[in-house]
Amino acid sequence: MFRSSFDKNLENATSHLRLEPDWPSILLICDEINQKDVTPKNAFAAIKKKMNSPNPHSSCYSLLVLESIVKNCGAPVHEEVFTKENCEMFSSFLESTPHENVRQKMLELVQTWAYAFRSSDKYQAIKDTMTILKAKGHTFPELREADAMFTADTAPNWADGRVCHRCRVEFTFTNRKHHCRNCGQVFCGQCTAKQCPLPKYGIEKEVRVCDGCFAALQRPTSG
Ligand SMILES: O=P(O)(O)O[C@@H]1[C@H](O)[C@H](OP(=O)(O)O)[C@@H](O)[C@H](O)[C@H]1O
Repeated sequence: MFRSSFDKNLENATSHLRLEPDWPSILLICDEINQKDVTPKNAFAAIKKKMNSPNPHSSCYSLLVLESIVKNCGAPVHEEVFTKENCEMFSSFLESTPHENVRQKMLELVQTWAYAFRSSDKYQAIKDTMTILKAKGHTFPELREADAMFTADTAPNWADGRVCHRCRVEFTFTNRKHHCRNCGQVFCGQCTAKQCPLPKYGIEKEVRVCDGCFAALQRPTSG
C-alpha cells in the first residue's frame, strides 16, 4: 500500500520505540499540511487512529503531533479539529483511556485550546468541553500561557474565478487554473510560472506564486 511521506513522518513521530519526541518528523508534518501536501482532514484522521493506539507512548506522541499542527497550521486545522463532534470525542477519549499520562496530556490540550480561543466567537465547542469537564470534577494541570500562542500567519484560502486574476484571460480546458500560494488568487499558468518558499507561512519548499507576489517577495523587506 502506498505510504505517503506524511504517513512515514507520522509513523516516526508516534513510534512507541521513541524515548523522546521526534521533533524533526513533527515539524515535517506541519510543513506538509501548510504546503497542502496533505489535507487537514486526512492528517487529523490519521492522528486520531494513533491516539487510540493501545501503546501509551504512541498515543501520547500522537497528542504531541496534534498539539503541534494546531499550533503551527492555523485555521485550516482549527476548522477541521474543533468541531462539536471532535470535542466530544476528546472528552470521551480522556475519560476512557486507561493511561494516566494520556489522560493528563488530553486535559492539558483541552485547557490550552479553550484558553487560546477564549476571546474568539469561533470554536465554542472546545470551550464548552472545558466547562463540562471542569463541572465533572476533572482537575487540570497548570496552564502554560505560552502553549496557547499560535503562529499568526497561515497561507490564505484559495479564491476561485473564471478569468486569470492578473491578465484576465478566460480559463479553458487548455488554459487551466492555478493558484498562488502567497495571495491565494487564481491565475493562468503564464502568470504563475514562478516558485519560491513562503517561510512566513511555514512553507519551506518552493511553491507556485504569481508574478506580482514573486516580485514583491524578492524586494528586500523595508528595514
Ligand atoms: O490541473 P487542474 O486539474 O486544472 O487542477 C488545478 C491544479 O490542481 C492547480 O494546482 P497548481 O496551482 O499547483 O497548478 C490548482 O491551483 C487549481 O485550483 C486546480 O484546478
